[in-house]
Amino acid sequence: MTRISTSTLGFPRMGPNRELKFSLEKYWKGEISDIELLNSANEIEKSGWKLQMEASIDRITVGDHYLYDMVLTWSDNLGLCPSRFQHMDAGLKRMFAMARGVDGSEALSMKKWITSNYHYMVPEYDESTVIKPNIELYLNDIKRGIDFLGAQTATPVVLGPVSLVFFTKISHGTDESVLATLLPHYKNLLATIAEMGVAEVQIHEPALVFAEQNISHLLSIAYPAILPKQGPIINLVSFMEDIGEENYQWAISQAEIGIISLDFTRGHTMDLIHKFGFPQDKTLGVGMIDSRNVWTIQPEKVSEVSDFLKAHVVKFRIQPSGSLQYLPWDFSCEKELEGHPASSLLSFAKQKLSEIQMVAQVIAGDMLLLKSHADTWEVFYKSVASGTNQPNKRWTEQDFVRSEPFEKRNEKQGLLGSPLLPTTTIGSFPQTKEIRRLRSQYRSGKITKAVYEAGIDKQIAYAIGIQEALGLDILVHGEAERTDMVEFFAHQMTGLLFTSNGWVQSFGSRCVRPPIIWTDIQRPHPMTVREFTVAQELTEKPVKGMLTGPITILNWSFPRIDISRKEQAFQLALAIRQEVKDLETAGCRVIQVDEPALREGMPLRQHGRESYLQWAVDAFRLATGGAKSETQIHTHMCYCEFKDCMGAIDRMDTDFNSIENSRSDNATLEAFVDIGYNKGFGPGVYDIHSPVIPTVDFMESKIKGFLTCLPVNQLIVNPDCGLKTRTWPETIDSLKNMVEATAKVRAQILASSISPS
Ligand SMILES: CN1c2c(nc(N)[nH]c2=O)NC[C@@H]1CNc1ccc(C(=O)N[C@@H](CCC(=O)N[C@@H](CCC(=O)N[C@@H](CCC(=O)O)C(=O)O)C(=O)O)C(=O)O)cc1
Ligand SMILES: N[C@@H](CCS)C(=O)O
Ligand SMILES: [Zn+2]
Repeated sequence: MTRISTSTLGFPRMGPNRELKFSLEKYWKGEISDIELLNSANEIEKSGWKLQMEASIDRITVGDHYLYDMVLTWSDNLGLCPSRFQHMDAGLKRMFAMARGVDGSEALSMKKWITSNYHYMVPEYDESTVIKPNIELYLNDIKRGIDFLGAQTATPVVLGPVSLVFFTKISHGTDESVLATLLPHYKNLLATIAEMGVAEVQIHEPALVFAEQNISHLLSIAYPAILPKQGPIINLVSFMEDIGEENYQWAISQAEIGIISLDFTRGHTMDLIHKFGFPQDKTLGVGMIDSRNVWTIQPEKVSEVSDFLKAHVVKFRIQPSGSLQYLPWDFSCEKELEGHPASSLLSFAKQKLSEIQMVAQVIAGDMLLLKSHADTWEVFYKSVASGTNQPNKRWTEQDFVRSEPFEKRNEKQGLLGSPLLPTTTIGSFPQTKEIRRLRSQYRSGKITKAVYEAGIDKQIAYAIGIQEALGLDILVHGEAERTDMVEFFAHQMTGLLFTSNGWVQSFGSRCVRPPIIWTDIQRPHPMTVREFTVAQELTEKPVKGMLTGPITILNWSFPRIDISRKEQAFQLALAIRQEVKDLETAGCRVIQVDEPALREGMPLRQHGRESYLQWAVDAFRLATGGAKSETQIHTHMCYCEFKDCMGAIDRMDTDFNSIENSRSDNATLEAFVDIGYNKGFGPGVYDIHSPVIPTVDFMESKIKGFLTCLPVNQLIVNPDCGLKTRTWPETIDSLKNMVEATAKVRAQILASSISPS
């Protein structure tokens, strides 16, 4: 049997036990030095390299152990620094200042990375930006990689120039002009890497998958200008979608590109190869091991790709569909899942390495291995009765529709006793050390359920007391019982698994443990009613019931790969629907069903969007459609582009929608008004990610700005997202100003010194 070669495209950066998170947080508090932080990151990187070496991976990435984010590091490597940080010397302090803000200089903005729950920092190019590379640290990393892995294996990663420009906010010049200033530096960089003697370089160009936004002019300017005629083989890497016809044809025609890495788990990569062929002199990086889901590859997929490769491709290698950073480190730590029917099919980053080798061996001809893999899936199927996929049996058309239209509901709900411009928050309050300790003690059995609940109730009472004292109108219980808005629900439902150490980086040092959907989803008991009741009993004001919507639970979990996402979303929707009913029965008059991940699940290509938005919004409507007219249904969305899904948001038919908006002035609001959005709206009046306290004047003018677009009865006042990452003093000061700003605007309206439209 010939051996098929293998490669990886990146490994989780947080470490087996989130070592990088803790080092970063210590560094930011000034408790450790630059060197100590780097040593910690290097140790983590080394343990990832070791695992990959032990798994006999042929090409292992180096120079990609980013401390905060890939795009941030690369803009910093190239010295792409906006004017407000230019007073700082290049180095770690400046890079973190760009990520987190410093001394009144606002951080770069943060955005969802393509279709994932990872966030990148948006680089900025302004009139004062002078590209001044700063690559010493990067070259050191490569050298360390070569020393450890050898020059044949160590494969430096570079973020491609077209993607860097594509993801940069350019306020001075054009894409072409910024690219032109970057290219000589890329050329030098690649020449320097070539001198280090590595066999191959990966150039990551994720912009390739945005095939509907024409980047071909940028590609054809960039590549002839930067690629060395001799030296390491260039591997052009894309992920998360296919790269579209135009970009594919460009890639296969580039003589200097020796390897093209494509995603075989999403999009239509095989159709492209089928249509345009794959050159015999190039190697195809077959990204068939899913780097974004813990479920192991299905045997049918192995056979399909194997047959396809034999028919159409001469030279290829097996690899993950992208960096393994979207997966937790090692499944074998999950002792509580040992013996679970799903456990033999679940693979975290470490196990994906074996999966790569297994697939490579099967494709090389080891049919017994394929048979044994297929048997494992069979055993699983026998042990679960899932995948019935008979949607119409469990709901009817009426279940997707509120019993009355918005106008009628609005009359019945009134303002729920609130004044004009009701003030509220998005749900979570600071997750303090005390809360985390309480949860941890309960989890480890050190305290009883009664003691735990009493502790949570104390937090709820504190949160309600603060909100009463501040004069907020619609209150929240504060989510103290929730580790995370998705994980919490997974703990309460059957059909989802949760992990104890399955951490995945979401942004910076912040991590999540995505649940794993493994079989049909049920909600055996109320999930949020106890905490709602505790809160509501403490106040006359309405307390918002707080739920996470079906699409967000789906998109921030690892779904089953063999059951449609729609089916899984609808099952989650039914569970949330039951919770809505139980909250109503408990006296809840306002229920917020958060859907911050609705937009990120949307396909990158136009043709897939309509059907996604149809079933995704249907799932939300199934979750909320059973609410009484008197119940005010809210939703909340954040950190995404709203402009290409506004019609869908309108179709969600919520009574109020609180969106993150603090950095986009009135543009988003105006766009909603333009489509005739006539329901309640709560554009965030301040950015919760910044520790800076927003002033009364700032928020007063924000609210007045909103009132130039929306009638006063349509407007609600809130921050732009939950407050769990803030401290209590920051939270109190900010909300105090928010309430005061609202009161000032209210008074002016009543005195008619401003006339609401
Ligand atoms: C709103 N966002 C969310 C996204 N995705 C989600 N799944 N959830 C979100 O809220 N995506 C978009 C945005 C931004 N993303 C994030 C993601 C993560 C955070 C965040 O603050 N994460 C925390 C996670 C902390 C956590 O859950 N901690 C556990 C305890 C864990 C632990 O290790 N416990 C130890 C003991 C600890 C002790 O004793 O103190 C143990 O068990 O041994 C908990 O709270 O219980 C983070 O810090 O990374 C924010 C926004
Ligand atoms: N209710 C959640 C929404 C975050 S997107 C929170 O407040 O944290
Ligand atoms: Zn949010």
